[in-house]
Amino acid sequence: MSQLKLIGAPSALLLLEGWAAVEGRDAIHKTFIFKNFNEAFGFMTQVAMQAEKLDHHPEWTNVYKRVAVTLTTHDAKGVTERDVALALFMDQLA
Ligand SMILES: C[C@H](O)[C@H](O)[C@H]1CNC2=NC(N)=NC(=O)C2=N1
Repeated sequence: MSQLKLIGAPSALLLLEGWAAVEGRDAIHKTFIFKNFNEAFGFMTQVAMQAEKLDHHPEWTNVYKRVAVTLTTHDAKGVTERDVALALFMDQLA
């Protein structure tokens, strides 16, 4: 897949709302809070299917209605347009 050019968290954040840089590594982070576990898990299920399609996967944790997401591109050792694409997909869905 293309989009492997390293753009870095600061540039990515200019294109996104509600995301923040992760300290100590080139990655971006956002916590999504839903109405309940069912909505949180539904979100994760749809993102998981898109992640497979894009072959680009989030680092995330879920506790009840909260989904904490970190995005970075392991193959590029930092934030690329793939992370922006997945972040925008998540924002559109949430
Ligand atoms: C072999 C496979 O295409 C790679 O390991 C993909 C899978 N998913 C991935 N996800 C993320 N976040 N970064 C990657 O570099 C990555 N690489």
